[in-house]
Amino acid sequence: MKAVLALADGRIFKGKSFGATGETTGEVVFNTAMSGYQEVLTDPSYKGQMVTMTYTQIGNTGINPEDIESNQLYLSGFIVREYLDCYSNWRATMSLDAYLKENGVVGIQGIDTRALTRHLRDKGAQNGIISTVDFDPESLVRKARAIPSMAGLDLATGVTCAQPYHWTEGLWDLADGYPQVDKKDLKYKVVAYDFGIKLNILRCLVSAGCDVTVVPATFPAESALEMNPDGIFLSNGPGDPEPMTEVIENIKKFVGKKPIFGICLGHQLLGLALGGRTIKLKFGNHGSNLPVMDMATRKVEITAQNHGFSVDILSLSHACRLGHENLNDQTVEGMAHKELPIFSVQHHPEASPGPHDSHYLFGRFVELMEKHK
Ligand SMILES: NC(=O)CC[C@H](N)C(=O)O
Repeated sequence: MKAVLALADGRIFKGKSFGATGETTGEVVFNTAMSGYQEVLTDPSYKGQMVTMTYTQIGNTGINPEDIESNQLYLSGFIVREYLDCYSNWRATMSLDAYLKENGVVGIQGIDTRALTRHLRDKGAQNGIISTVDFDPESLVRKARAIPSMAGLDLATGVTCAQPYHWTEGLWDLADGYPQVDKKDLKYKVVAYDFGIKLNILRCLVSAGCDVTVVPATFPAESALEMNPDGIFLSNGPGDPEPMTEVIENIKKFVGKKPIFGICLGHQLLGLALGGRTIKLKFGNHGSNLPVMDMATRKVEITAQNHGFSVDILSLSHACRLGHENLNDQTVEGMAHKELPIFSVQHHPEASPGPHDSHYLFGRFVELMEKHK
């Protein structure tokens, strides 16, 4: 079946439908990961976005019940060069096409993703529409222009958990799959704020020895402090951090009281809570092959990333130093407080998908909590 992708600036791409049919809108971004499309599909940070995979063949490892980063697909559309229905993987239980259909996600294949990516890189990420029902370019572009810009959208408070819960599952291994970690091995009590948290972050925290209680985005700081945690964790999540004023006020109450570690949206919210500012990048960074330098050790790590916003480190010079730097575009990849046990990173040390170079950051959080116990 025919499908069309139209961008708000008028550029049209014709392709073929896969996954669910119908019409869908969102901000079109590109992801440069060569594998791990299932983790991309289930990453809550993609809410409101349509993801273009730059890797050319997608679908060949199918879908398995284990490589999920949340229980839902949050992205609003999936754009690929060549979809492969014939999958092969020892864990796979269904095809990508069936998975997208089951979850109501509209996909489009046969797109010149190189041309699309170059266009987004030159003109910037922008809103778009995929349709299998309307093929009139003018009407499609009009609809793409009518949807709100990602800047200014608080999407995280819409994807957070409803109630606090406890998490005890550790990192996957070939022999045992996902282990349940014994309570006696979990020495550090962590309250993890869920702004759309990826499950592998929780698994990394548990495997690093953390006893994790996940709480909703607006869970009062006072109640979290009553739990007497050793540290506070701030998660990734979708949308713009700036409109999340209630959450930012809440985070301020932990500063100077507890060690804090933030990832991605959590890093941006922390920057705002410390008095800094965030900006929207032209097209952001989405992929699992992005080089970053840890400014403390000057070691380079290859990282997983998924963000469209960034912290302006100059706005934070009163409190923080640059912790990590993106070596491709020199954007702020992390910050460390000059006096307090607080640090955060823009990239994803939990990978999923991606290399494990940055796993050491969970150990760094544990060391901070040990020092300030
Ligand atoms: N992965 C994330 O946490 C993304 C953070 C934020 N939504 C951004 O796009 O920059």
